Amino acid sequence: MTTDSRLPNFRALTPAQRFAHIARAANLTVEEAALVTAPGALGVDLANGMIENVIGTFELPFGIAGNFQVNGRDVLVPMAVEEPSVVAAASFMAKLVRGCGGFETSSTEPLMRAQVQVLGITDPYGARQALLRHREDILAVANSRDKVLIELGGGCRDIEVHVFPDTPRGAMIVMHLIVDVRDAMGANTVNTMAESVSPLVEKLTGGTVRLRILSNLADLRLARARVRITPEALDTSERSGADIIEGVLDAYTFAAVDPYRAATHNKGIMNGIDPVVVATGNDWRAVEAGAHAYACRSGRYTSLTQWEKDRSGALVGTIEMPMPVGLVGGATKTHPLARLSLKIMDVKSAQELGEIAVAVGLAQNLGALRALATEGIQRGHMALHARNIALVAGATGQEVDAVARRMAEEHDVRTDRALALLQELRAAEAARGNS
Ligand SMILES: CC(C)(COP(=O)([O-])OP(=O)([O-])OC[C@H]1O[C@@H](n2cnc3c(N)ncnc32)[C@H](O)[C@@H]1OP(=O)([O-])[O-])[C@@H](O)C(=O)NCCC(=O)NCCSC(=O)C[C@@](C)(O)CC(=O)[O-]
Ligand SMILES: NC(=O)C1=CN([C@@H]2O[C@H](COP(=O)(O)OP(=O)(O)OC[C@H]3O[C@@H](n4cnc5c(N)ncnc54)[C@H](OP(=O)(O)O)[C@@H]3O)[C@@H](O)[C@H]2O)C=CC1
Repeated sequence: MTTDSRLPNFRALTPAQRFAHIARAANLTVEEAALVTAPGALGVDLANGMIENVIGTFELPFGIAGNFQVNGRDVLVPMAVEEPSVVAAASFMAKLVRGCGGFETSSTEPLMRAQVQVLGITDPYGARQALLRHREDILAVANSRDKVLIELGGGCRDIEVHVFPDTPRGAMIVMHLIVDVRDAMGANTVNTMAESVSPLVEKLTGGTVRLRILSNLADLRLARARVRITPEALDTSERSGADIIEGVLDAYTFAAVDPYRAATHNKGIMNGIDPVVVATGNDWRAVEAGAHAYACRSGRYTSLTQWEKDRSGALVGTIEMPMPVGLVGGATKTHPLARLSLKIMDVKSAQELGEIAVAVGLAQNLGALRALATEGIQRGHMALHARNIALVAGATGQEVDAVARRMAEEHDVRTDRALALLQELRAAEAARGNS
């Protein structure tokens, strides 16, 4: 059968009609079809209002990381993620950090940048000054649209004008609107403002405005977290905490100097941050884009965290990165589980949410570095991944843990081994049933 990927008038169908079409085209069985139509918390009607061409909803595991104490407050951290050992590692490190005073966090005001690109000018520096001279007029136009945001204390605060005198398309200037978006992620808000000021920008510069869109390098909207962990808190029966600290420092230095390692190191940080961003209905592509662009701001891609040793020999970890997350806007209010996540966390502002997210990123980074610098990642990670492999092999119920435990003990986590163990287990079960 050849698939026809043209879907004429697909948008006008109901999700059920669309799915019936796809089920026929992809030759889905009744059991497979039931997977897409199974009821979930989001529900197909809500989903249909969120994106286009909806046929159903897609689920992820939804877990809670424990032990987090942020600025003296206990926080339950919801995480939506498919990768094993992420929630366990975050909870483990939060447990160690908790014993040493918890996470200290802070953040800047929720300032986002929107960019307005101007071309067709011969005097870019003159055009820049014309814009700066009319700063108040530009702010007034930008702030004339979103009454709700202004009433909440937000709005366009300032402008910057960046000059690119010599590009392949001639001289270019880019005006930034600096907007306080309060508790929104703010993309739609700042995009509306950027579009509304464009006619004035063209009039003031004599140029032609092209792009009007936010920048995901949200370098004015930073969240920070800090931890201090004593060697004693890190002691294990095999290694001293002081030795583990040296290992963490070596691991961090690797990421600080080598971009190949920094990419993986930062992926480990995002292992903690993305699940919180997803669980709260926020735009994880925006957070990812901002994180990696910020990691490259010196011109060389490097670690988003820093690990040091203080005078007393304690390990000090810090993180600072863009955190464009909201409590309103986007899917945050639409998705019932996003609302539930915010209730579980009991956060009162987007800034607080961002601070918790980076605290989880810092914990996750420590979890990975601690494992990598000592026993390696596979023991802890694969022991938990083994449950996934057992599921792939067809294990159900109590079989999952039984098969996973055996594979972890044997340090042999593979699907063919899981299949063999499952057969063994079922044969033993059958023999017991017969006797
Ligand atoms: C996996 C652990 C935590 C095991 O570590 P362990 O020493 O076997 O843990 P434990 O059984 O002694 O338990 C200690 C605590 O960990 C938590 N914990 C422990 N197990 C569970 C569980 N099943 N479910 C829930 N929580 C769990 C829990 O808080 C527990 O305290 P308790 O509740 O018992 O008082 C450890 O080996 C670890 O932290 N490993 C690192 C795992 C990791 O980083 N995973 C991310 C995926 S790998 C990756 O993608 C990123 C990477 C590594 O490439 C990044 C990089 O390179 O930098
Ligand atoms: N490059 C990118 O990252 C892009 C991302 N996006 C998407 O944009 C969406 C986020 O945009 P965003 O502007 O946050 O969403 P919304 O426009 O949905 O929500 C923001 C609006 O909510 C209202 N509001 C109500 N209460 C508050 C409050 N306490 N604080 C702030 N605003 C409040 C404001 O005014 P009012 O009531 O008048 O609306 C505000 O303008 C995401 O879905 C993202 O995926 C879109 C384009 C590009």
